[in-house]
Amino acid sequence: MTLLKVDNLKVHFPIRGGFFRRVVDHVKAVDGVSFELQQGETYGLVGESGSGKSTTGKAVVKLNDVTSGQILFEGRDLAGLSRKEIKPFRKDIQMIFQDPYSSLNPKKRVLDIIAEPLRNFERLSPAEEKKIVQDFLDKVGLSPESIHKYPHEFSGGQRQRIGIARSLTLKPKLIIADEPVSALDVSVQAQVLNFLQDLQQEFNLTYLFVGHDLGVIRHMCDRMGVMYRGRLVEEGKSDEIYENPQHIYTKRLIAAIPDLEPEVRGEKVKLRKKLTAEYESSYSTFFDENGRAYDLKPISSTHRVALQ
Ligand SMILES: Nc1ncnc2c1ncn2[C@@H]1O[C@H](COP(=O)(O)OP(=O)(O)OP(=O)(O)O)[C@@H](O)[C@H]1O
Repeated sequence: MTLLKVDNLKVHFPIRGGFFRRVVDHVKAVDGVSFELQQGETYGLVGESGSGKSTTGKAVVKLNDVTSGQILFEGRDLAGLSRKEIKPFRKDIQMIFQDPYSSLNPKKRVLDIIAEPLRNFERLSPAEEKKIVQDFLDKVGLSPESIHKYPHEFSGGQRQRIGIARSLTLKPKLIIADEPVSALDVSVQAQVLNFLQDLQQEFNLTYLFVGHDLGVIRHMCDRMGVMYRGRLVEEGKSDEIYENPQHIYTKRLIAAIPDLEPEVRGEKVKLRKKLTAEYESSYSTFFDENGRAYDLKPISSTHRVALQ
C-alpha cells in the first residue's frame, strides 16, 4: 500500500533585495520532485549539502510551505492544508532531527520532553502519562529514572534515543529521519541505526531517511532517490543504484566515498578522473542548457534516471 506519494513537489524560497526588500529572485530548493513510499519500507533521499533533501523532508511535515505539487498521505493531499488543518496529521507523521544536542530543550526534564507530543493530542492523567513515557524509555533502552534528568546528563547517542522515544509516543505511521546519526560518534552510529530498524519492525513504521552518507542510506533503505540541485537525478532500488549507477552525479557521489585500502584508493583516483572527463564531454546527456537535470525516465521497473 502506498503511504506517501510526493508528486512534482516544488519549494521555492524568495530572495529579497534592495531598499524595499522586494522579491528579486527565488532559490529553487526543491524543483519538481516525485517519489512514493510503500507502507513499512525505508526510502532514502541522498545528496550533498544544499541539494534540497531536508527541504523535501520538511515540506512533508509542513515545516516548509509548498510552492506547488502534491503530498498525498494515505491519499489526502497535505500540500494545500493550512498549519491548523495539518494538525491531525502531525500525529501520524513525526520527525527525528539531526542534532540531539540542539533539538532537545535543555531546560526541560526528559518526562516533559517525551510527553510534549502526547500533551498536544491526548488528555491523560499524570500517572498514565508517566507510564507511557517510561514504557518508551524502556523501548529505547533508557532507565525509568531517566524521566527526572535533563538532556545534558546524557551522551549524544542517548539523547538521540530520547528524541526517538518522543517521536514514537503518538504511534506515528511515518517517521522522517533527517540525518539522524550524522552528529553522533561513528561508534554509536551503527547502534542507533540498528535500533531504528528494530523499532521499524516492532511498530510497523515507514521511514523517510534523509542523508548525505550513501553508505548509511544504502544500509538502511530499500529504495532511494539521489538529489542534485533540487531535482532527483536517479531513483529506485538502493542496491541497483549503488551497483549500477547511471547518472554522472550518482557515479561521482559513489566514487567520492573514501576507501582505506591503498589499491582501491588508487583505482578510485583513476575512476574519479574518468568521471570528470565523462562529465565534461557528456554534460548535455545529463543536464539541459540551464544546468537543470532532466525528468526521470525508467530504465527498468525498479530504476529511473534523469537522462536526456
Ligand atoms: N528557509 C530558507 N530560506 C531560503 N533558502 C533556504 C531555506 N531553507 C533552505 N534554503 C536553501 O535551499 C537549498 C536547499 O537546502 P536544504 O537544506 O534542503 O539542502 P540539504 O540537501 O538538506 O543540505 P544540508 O545537508 O546542508 O541540510 C539551499 O540552497 C539552502 O540554502
